[in-house]
Amino acid sequence: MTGPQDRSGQRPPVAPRQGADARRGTGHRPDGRRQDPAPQGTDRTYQGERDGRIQGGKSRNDRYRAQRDRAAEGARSFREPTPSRAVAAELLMDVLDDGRPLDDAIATHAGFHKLDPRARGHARMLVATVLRRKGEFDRLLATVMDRPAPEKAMHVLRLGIADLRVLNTPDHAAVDNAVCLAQAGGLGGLAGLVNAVLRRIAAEGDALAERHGISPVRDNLPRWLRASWEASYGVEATDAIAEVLLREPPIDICVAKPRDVAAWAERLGGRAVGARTVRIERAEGGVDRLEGFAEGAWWVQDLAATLPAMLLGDVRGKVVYDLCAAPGGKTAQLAAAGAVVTAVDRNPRRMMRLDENMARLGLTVTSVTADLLTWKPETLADAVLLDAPCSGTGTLRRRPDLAWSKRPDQVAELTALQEDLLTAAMTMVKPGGLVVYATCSLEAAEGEALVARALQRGLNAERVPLVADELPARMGMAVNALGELRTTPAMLADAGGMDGFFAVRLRRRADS
Ligand SMILES: C[S@@+](CC[C@H](N)C(=O)[O-])C[C@H]1O[C@@H](n2cnc3c(N)ncnc32)[C@H](O)[C@@H]1O
Repeated sequence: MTGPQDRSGQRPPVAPRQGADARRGTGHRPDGRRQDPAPQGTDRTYQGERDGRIQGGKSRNDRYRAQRDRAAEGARSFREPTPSRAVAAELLMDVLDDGRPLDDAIATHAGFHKLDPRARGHARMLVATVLRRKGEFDRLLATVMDRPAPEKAMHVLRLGIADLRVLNTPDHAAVDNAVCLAQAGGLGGLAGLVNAVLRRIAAEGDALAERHGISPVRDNLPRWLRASWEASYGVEATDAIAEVLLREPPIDICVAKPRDVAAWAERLGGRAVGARTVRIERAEGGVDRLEGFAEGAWWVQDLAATLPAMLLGDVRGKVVYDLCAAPGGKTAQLAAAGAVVTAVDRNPRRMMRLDENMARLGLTVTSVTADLLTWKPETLADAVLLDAPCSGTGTLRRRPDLAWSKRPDQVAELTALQEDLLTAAMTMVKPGGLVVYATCSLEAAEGEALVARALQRGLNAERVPLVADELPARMGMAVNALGELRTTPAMLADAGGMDGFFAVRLRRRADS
């Protein structure tokens, strides 16, 4: 696994800056209380309120205010924002402005890794909350601002709303932290605006949301994603999925020996779900500190992600090619079940992680770093699992950044690759052998529709329908009319939900 690296060469961070520059600003005092009765400050764009909205534009009193605040500046000292909030603001810029995946942004953010474990958890929670509720927060902001602030200031405001409305931070602390964050990030000129907007939302947020029909379930999905899900699952089911996506998901631990699942549930303070999963609410300080991690007794894998490999049935002693294998969740499952596994993936960095994971788990597999569009195995496998690259929209509750980074045209691009990979996979299994095709996507285009089209176009295979009995208890509803597996985050919602997955079992025609 790659370690944290410095991000030199990137744009200046919002991180706490030392000195007067960082302390310039508004009427906030070190104790967090305002000195001025009304929101004011050095802000050159903040102009007070009109028609109930907080105005931008130049104030007639601008010069006076600037002089007054400059004079007062030297006498004031301001608190730095909490380190977790400073890091959270930078991560939001990485994800929303630079389009970086959240996990990558976190992995390479030196400041994040310098935080103590609790602060790391807090920073991640703040960012995830904003990403989960950005649509709703932005609508709320639009009710009190006459126009959006620069994006960096919008991130500060979104973090403030996350504090106020989701994370139960006391109002004064939430507003004060946001103001400090604005000042430390070189947005001192907008600190008054931040203060005014958040104070208004603290006081009237519920009423504003009600008056403007702002709904967490309806407002937090990009339009194209909602349209796609409504077409596949209907409005009601889409709402149920959207509801689950608002919550922090549990952590699912897949135990190496299914017979030990109850014992591990007790040791880890979780509960057993599915066939071999222990579900825990959180892992303070990271999963690698939990009992059993170092000795390789389990790995982290969402409940739904354990299902596709089950479609291959008993794999003991069988030669199985795990295609698109890294970082190895399904490889581990197959190897632990006694298969002779060759794991193939084109990404060397992810393959390093696969090798590390197998070493930790004490599992032996052959790992091959290669592009599956050109790789030719020397012998044909008894069975193949293809966990194709996809939009990942089924994993939004764990990766809320995907909602804002994926576009519908990317899904279309991926389906061409997925079909090519499926065609290639079918040539790697013996005639009569099984191929399971899976994606962690909720898009029918990457699942049901893709398989239907591939079969129609003459893919050398037929479906082998799955029956409910093959799945763990309470999962029968995940089998569709064609005997394919379709899970959504709303399934088992009362027990914490699961990722959205599609999987189909195909048999290569025996006469081919
Ligand atoms: C959904 S992830 C796999 C997750 C993995 N099966 C697991 O359970 O941990 C998809 C993988 O496909 C790999 N991939 C994408 N295109 C590929 C190609 N043409 N050849 C080989 N691997 C590819 C990516 O590197 C990525 O690791």
